[in-house]
Amino acid sequence: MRVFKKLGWFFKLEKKSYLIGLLMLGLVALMELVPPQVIGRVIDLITTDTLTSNTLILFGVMLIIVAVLTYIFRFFWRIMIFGASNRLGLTLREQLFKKYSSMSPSFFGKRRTGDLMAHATNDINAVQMTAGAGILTIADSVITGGAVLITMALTVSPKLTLIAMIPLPFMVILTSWYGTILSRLFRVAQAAFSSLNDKTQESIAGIKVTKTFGYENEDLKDFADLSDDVVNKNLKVAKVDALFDPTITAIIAISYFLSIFFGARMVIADEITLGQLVTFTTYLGMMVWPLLALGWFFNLIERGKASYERIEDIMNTASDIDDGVTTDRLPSGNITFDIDRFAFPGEDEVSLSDIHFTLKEGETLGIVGHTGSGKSSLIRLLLREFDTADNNTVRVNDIDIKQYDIKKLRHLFGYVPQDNFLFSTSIKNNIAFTDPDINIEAVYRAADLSYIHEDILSFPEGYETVVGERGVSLSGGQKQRISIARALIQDPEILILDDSLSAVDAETETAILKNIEENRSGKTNIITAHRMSAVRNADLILVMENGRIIERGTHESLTQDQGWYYDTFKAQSLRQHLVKDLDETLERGDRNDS
Ligand SMILES: Nc1ncnc2c1ncn2[C@@H]1O[C@H](COP(=O)(O)OP(=O)(O)OP(=O)(O)O)[C@@H](O)[C@H]1O
Repeated sequence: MRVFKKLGWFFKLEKKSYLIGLLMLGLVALMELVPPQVIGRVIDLITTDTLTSNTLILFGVMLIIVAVLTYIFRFFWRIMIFGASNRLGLTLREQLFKKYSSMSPSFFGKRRTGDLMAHATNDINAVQMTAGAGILTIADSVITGGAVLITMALTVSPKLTLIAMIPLPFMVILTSWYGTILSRLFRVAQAAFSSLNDKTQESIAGIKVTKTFGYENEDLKDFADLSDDVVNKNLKVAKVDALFDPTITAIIAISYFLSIFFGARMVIADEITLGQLVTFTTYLGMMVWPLLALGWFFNLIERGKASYERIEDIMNTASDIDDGVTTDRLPSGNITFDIDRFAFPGEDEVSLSDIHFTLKEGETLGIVGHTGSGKSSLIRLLLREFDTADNNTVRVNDIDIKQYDIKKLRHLFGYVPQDNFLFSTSIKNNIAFTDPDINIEAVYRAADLSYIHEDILSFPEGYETVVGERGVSLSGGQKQRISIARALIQDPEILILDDSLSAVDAETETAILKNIEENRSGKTNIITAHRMSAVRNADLILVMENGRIIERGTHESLTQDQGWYYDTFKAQSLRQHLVKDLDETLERGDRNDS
């Protein structure tokens, strides 16, 4: 019953629908009381030889009216109660999706995608069933069951009613016991389903890698194992589930036996008529559904409780990012980092230390360094994917970024992440993601600036070409450049390219960077890269190692310092020249041959 208390907010919201639905259910229960009375009366009239055709027609008309009214009332309770439970499903889905959208990336790092999907499907369905079929079953047990019992007692015999009801308490005890076991088993089964969901999602997303390594059979086996696990756990649920019906049927059979045994004796003793005994046993037959419904009710609320608790667990998870707005000022492109130390949540190891620098609006920052040196971590702090602890601040426009409205802050950035992601829609929609109504010329321009316009025009459907999930039909460099176009189209105050030019050749990189330089005057840019050429023109270059800044300056000053930056730049330039020379030599050779 606790799940009903938890869903109290929804029942209040849908009070009218539930009240009308319950009223209709009550009327159906009343209508159903009429036929057994008619049957009993007809039998008594036959046994006393007093049945006339007029009375028979009257009873017939009465039964037809009852049938029509039952039809109407049934239709309306379904609309009211199941309609409301569907709205609960809708509301919960919306709340859950809103919650997912508000969570920080670290939440999605910790939770499995399949699990999150299972909450939005299976768990919500189970809760929806509780608010629909759950209400129906308890109302039917109480209203129909109660009405039948009272009628049996009032119109036939209170004594016989009591005798027939002797086995009922056993049924209640047994079904609620099954319900408790079921709740535990159902929770385990739902968790297994989440794992299977997760595996399916991961296997489909990683199918290319699996195939490349020839690991299909192993993947299939993993899947089959998880699938077996889900089946086994659901079988355990089904076994307990299967106990409900036989228990209830056995209890009803005992009730029938008691009623006929004692009822027949009462007919012989002239305490009740034969017609009344038939009415009584017909009513007893009508008790089967309310009792089954009671068993089903325990089953449903246990499932609903398990699922609602899983949903609540998500809803009660606080975001790592506290959106406590304390300033009305709009952020701009001035950035200051003052970080003594930063460790990722739950990690002991410090990932960034002594990061202190200022970048003025309109300047370009270049960040270079070995893989794992902390370049992306620094950017993730600026984007507020993670927050710094006290005394460590990232400031924009001289105000701690924690004080800005997080949406306004994030609108400041045009961010191209390292693992760029394209939606399964047209290239045009991918580029115009932040403003779907933007005119097509702006889309062309952004594509032109990121050197992808010509490539797009060469596709059969041009800008309307639909890219598959994660842009499977495009090359890595094409995906990167579409992602850059998506960031550039916003003309953001701060453009962030996190290793976003790694898949394009050196000449295209130079061309894109030149376009950015020429078209973004007065705006801030942050570029992280492994190729020093990508940051060569930056106003400030930071060289990182093990989460620290080990060198800083401009290309000229760092070249003079002759440290890591200088050595790497020299080595990369030399390699580039050698490759170019080799290409030219091969080309000349080809020409001479022909
Ligand atoms: N969410 C996280 N939780 C814990 N540690 C993390 C997390 N994200 C990154 N790290 C760690 O922080 C360190 C710096 O990683 P980061 O991604 O910033 O490096 P990077 O310089 O951008 O590397 P690359 O050039 O390969 O992209 C790494 O040791 C990484 O394992």
